[in-house]
Amino acid sequence: MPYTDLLESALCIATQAGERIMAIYRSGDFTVTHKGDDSPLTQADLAAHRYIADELARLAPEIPLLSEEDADIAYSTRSTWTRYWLVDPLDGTREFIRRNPDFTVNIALIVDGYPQLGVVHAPALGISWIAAEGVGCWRIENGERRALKTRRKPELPVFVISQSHQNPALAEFLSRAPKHEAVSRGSSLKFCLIAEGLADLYPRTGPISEWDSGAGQCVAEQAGAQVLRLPARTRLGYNEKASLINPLFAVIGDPSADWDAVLASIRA
Ligand SMILES: Nc1ncnc2c1ncn2[C@@H]1O[C@H](COP(=O)(O)O)[C@@H](OP(=O)(O)O)[C@H]1O
Ligand SMILES: [Mg+2]
Repeated sequence: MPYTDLLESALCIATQAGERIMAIYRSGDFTVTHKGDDSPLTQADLAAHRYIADELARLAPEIPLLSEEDADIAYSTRSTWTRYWLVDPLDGTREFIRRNPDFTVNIALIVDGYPQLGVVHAPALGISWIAAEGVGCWRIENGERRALKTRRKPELPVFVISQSHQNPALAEFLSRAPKHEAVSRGSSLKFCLIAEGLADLYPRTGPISEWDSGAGQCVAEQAGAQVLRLPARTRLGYNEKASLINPLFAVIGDPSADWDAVLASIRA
């Protein structure tokens, strides 16, 4: 199936998963438990996971799935995958619980270790960002599609940072960084802000998992950004090791600009 059709199907699945999340969000009828890594879990995460897993299996039964809520798959098994769905059914669970709208549904297709298709859907904002290699990238709101393009680095760049996970390394980086404006957003929306040309750098100093970045990386890259692991400055890749935690990385909207000093000063 060409990515054009697969992308529309993935968008439809993410949107429908978002409806299920919003029904629980509006009702306020959910309980919060904590997983082994102490991250919160609600009925909304699980309802979205079950819906997405069923629908992706119907859409493309030959493509395996790695979801945050079904991630216990041995590396010896997944290292044989040449392509797979990488899903975070509800990214920004902390925001969801606090009734902050910065949470997203994330569906990525990883091929040979890199994202080739990505859908980020923010159900409480009513906005989706979609991208696929060879197809294009768009922001969708109220049925209106706008092509995404990162911007040239401005005089006063905007740095977009985490809302719920700010660590001393980030504070240290920001205090030493050249003049900038800092904006904080939850979940994978940080990648989308860069893709829209509303922000210029996303420094990720705290750990996040591969499902937190796959779809957002595709959206940002297709819009012209680079997602670079640090300090190596090579493209962030997937399914390369037993751990599913990403290395330190940064997203830059304008790769033609000089980011040398800034990237060198981002530490874990
Ligand atoms: N120490 C850690 N290890 C792995 N993932 C972490 C983490 N700290 C935060 N995250 C994940 O990062 C995501 C939030 O990112 P941000 O801080 O940019 O909003 C959350 O995803 P979920 O909400 O899907 O659990 C959270 O679980
Ligand atoms: Mg997540």
